[in-house]
Amino acid sequence: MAIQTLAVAVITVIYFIIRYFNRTDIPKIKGIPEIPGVPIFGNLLQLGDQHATVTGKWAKKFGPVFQVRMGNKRIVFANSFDSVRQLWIKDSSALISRPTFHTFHSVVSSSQGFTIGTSPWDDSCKKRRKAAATALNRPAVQSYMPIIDLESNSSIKELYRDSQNGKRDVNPTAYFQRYALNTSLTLNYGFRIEGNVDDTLLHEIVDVERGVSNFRSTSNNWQDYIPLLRIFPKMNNEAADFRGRRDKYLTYLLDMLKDRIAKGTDKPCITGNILKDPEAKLNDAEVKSICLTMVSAGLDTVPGNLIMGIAYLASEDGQRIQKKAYDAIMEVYPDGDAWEKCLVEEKVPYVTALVKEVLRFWTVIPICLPRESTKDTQWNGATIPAGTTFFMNAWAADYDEDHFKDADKFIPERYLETSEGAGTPHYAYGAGSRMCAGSHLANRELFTAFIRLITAFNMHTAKETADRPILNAIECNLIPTALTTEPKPFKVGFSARDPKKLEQWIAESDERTKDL
Ligand code: HEM
Repeated sequence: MAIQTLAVAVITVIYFIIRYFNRTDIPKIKGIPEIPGVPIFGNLLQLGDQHATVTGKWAKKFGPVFQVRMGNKRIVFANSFDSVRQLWIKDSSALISRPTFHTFHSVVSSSQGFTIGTSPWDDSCKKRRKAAATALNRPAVQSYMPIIDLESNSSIKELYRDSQNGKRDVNPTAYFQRYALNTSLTLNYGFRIEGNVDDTLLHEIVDVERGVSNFRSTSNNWQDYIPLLRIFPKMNNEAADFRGRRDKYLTYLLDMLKDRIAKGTDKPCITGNILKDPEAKLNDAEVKSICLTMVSAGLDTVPGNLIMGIAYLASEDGQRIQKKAYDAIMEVYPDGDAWEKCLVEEKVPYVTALVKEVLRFWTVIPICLPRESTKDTQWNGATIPAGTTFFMNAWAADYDEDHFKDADKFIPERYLETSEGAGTPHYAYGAGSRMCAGSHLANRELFTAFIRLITAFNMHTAKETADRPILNAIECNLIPTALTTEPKPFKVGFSARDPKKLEQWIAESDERTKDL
């Protein structure tokens, strides 16, 4: 009897423990399909390290919108082009906030605060987003084109030198990391890394921002969903280590700007403008948040798109696209002034379409930055309560066959036709109220770089088979659980189309940008 009583007591305690740890922040939502899972973990084990492809498959069985449980968090996943349009764009005021997560918000961000893209919606976030959006709007971006002239020229000049005119295959990654980072650093601090692609500060910022971004990933940090796991200190220690390294260069950059302002030697820049504006309504923490956003936002995304675009152009099928793009550029600029004109206008529709297709095909944030609803919202007659977390499977939506014909093929021409090109072209920049605030800048960086690369080089596959890239958007990723795709290393051949002309364009850019 005593044993029986003890057994019943133990079972009862286990039952209540499981029930306790099995609770979710939001109760099951009626009317939205729920993916069957297991106690405590919910669907984490099934999702594994392949969230985009696994949820993409579930969508075929359960419909485009369903709920999953990741530990104690209930999440509504949208996986098709139309469902994202309905929830993120038509109902954009409801999905205006961002959820907070233990690792990123409590550990990594305790010193410099949150970026704009990780901030819940409140007055401070509204002010910071407005300041960033103003500094990154179309006319503002046009005034930054001299910086893009300088940085694209520097990277292509070094690629030309290092590739020994096609004799040596080169990994293009660091050249375009410096392109994106220097553009953001100059805009934000009036400072650029002068060193070459092996520069120590460049590598430190790239490594740390990459590490920090993985703590933001929705698939990398189980302790965000299962509080019990937080008792293991390993993840917290790693996160704190990255925080310390990041504090060092952020403090160095901001102090250098303050020092230059004090001496009157600063160059015009976003943070300088805020610091010098007596009317600016941003406090120190908010200035730091803007700096953090500017340093990190374009650093993985712009290079990821550029180098995978280069990888495709250099492939067998890419030769056809390179030729088409080159002919289209020559038709508009027969006198060879595309190199300069791409700074002031965007008049080669085929290259604009190429940029959009690169953004769609590689959707480098496959599971878009998460959202939290601030009001009840509707899907198919069901009410999803305020406070629910939403994940957009941007990769699945951008590969939705109901919206994109031959979605798994790389076809820039799709954006020359109005049916697929009309409205939102893709969800690489997210959508709705918290869509990417840097998309004009990113588009100009991508367009300029592609015009210059295509006029400068014939890009071809690497001589060694082992150096050739994987082109599939999911399989090319070195770390499947990363927030932003980190392409596996590869090399490409760069042969100058006309070395004399290229050297002339480089010299002209050098001259135009010598005082920057
Ligand atoms: C190809 C390059 C880029 C891609 C693919 C990209 C993608 C994204 C995505 C997917 C989001 C989340 C949007 C959403 O929740 O709907 C985002 C947010 C954001 N991006 Fe970008 N981004 C890029 C470049 C940049 C650059 C260069 C900047 C600025 C220097 C920037 C600034 C921001 C900011 C401030 C946010 C946060 C918006 C908010 O939460 O209100 N991005 N980006």
